[in-house]
Amino acid sequence: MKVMIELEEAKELVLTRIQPVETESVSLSDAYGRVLAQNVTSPMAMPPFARSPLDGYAYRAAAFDSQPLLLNIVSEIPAGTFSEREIVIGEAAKIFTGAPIPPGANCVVRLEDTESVGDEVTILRPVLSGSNIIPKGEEIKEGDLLLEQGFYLTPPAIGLLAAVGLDQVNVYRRPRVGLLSTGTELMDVGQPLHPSKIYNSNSYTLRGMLQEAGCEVLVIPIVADQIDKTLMALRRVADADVVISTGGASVGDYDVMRHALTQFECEMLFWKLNLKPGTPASVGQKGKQFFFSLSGNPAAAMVTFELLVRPALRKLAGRSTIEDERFLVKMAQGFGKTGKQRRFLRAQAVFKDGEIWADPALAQGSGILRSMIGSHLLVDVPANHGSVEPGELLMASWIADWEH
Ligand SMILES: Nc1nc2c(c(=O)[nH]1)N[C@H]1C(S)=C(S)[C@@H](COP(=O)(O)OP(=O)(O)OC[C@H]3O[C@@H](n4cnc5c(N)ncnc54)[C@H](O)[C@@H]3O)O[C@H]1N2
Ligand code: MOO
Repeated sequence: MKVMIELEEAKELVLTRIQPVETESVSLSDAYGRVLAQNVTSPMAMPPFARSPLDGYAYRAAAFDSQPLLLNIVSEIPAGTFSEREIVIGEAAKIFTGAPIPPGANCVVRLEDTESVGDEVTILRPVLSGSNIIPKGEEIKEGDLLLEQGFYLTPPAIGLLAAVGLDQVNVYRRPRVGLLSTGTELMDVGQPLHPSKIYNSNSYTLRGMLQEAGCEVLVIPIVADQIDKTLMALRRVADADVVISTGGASVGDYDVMRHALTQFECEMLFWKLNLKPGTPASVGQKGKQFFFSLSGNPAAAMVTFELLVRPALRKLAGRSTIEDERFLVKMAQGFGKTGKQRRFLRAQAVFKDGEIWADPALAQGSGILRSMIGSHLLVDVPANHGSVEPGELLMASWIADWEH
């Protein structure tokens, strides 16, 4: 087993092995937040007919139309209806936004540029042939590739599928993730705290992150720091695609996770990442199942989830975008406590003069969950970097939406 490897190597090890889950067909109303398992080509043109973008009059413009132009109103076409009555020179159809252009008409003039009395309309500002007509298929041609396999179905993507009449769509099933919080010191919320114990927060933090990532989550109640108890817990999540545990990851006598995974016949891909926070993470594989053992420290667990587990879950979920692009940020404050190890600083994103600046949280300790609140960025400080200076440019990635 490799020990103390770089994040990039760890991701490579996991991402080359983990494969997308199976697919299923869901109705469009259940498809939001799912991942497309097929390329979608359009079965129809959109709009399916040439239509009017305005309320006004459709008529047949000719090269030498008089100004103003007097026309006979021969039909009326509200949206949702059509008229087969051909419009010839000298005639007009009263037409409404979204209605099909009648045969013979080659333009639409807006209502405000007309005056009508009885069956006649005066076009005060005649328009040229072709004006104000939305052609059939302006947005989508029949057979157009609309969305590709691996696309995460956002609201406009779902809307687009509806616009071309699709009611079922093939998606990847939701990844199933088992969550284990290990630690003899842990108690669940809802009961008075015993001496030397703390409440289990990781199960709640990670459950939320997994739900946001579109996973089905099975949370196993607190597991004591004992190999036999850990093995029992691992057996309970046998049908999970991925198992994430927190705690018991380091070198202490009661840090049993790695040993339990080995006894569980996992192939251990590595132990320890050359970064902070979250150094003692390890990953194991047993058949198709992947096991991520993360630090029990609440902030460290979140950070390694972002850096290592999230890309793996995206690959598992069938997504084509495994990792988001990183970008440069300017540091709003310095940070002195860097060391030999690469460090990921959690930071608030602040806008200054149209640029994104990163304001690092004051408390960067691995156990300090509170500093994740209001932190939107992970700033990558290379190994042996020395102090981070205010105004310095460093690479960063998003961890949370603005509102959080
Ligand atoms: N001698 C050494 N000791 C430690 C090393 C080392 O290299 N040599 N590494 C340190 C680092 S770095 C980290 S990170 C931690 C990781 O330890 P574990 O992953 O084994 O985690 P635990 O010891 O089980 O827990 C750490 C900390 O977090 C609390 N915790 C655990 N689970 C939860 C939970 N579900 N909810 C809330 N809080 C939790 C736990 O009580 C501990 O305080 O090891 C260092 N030690
Ligand atoms: O790597 Mo540990 O997460 O610093 O505390």
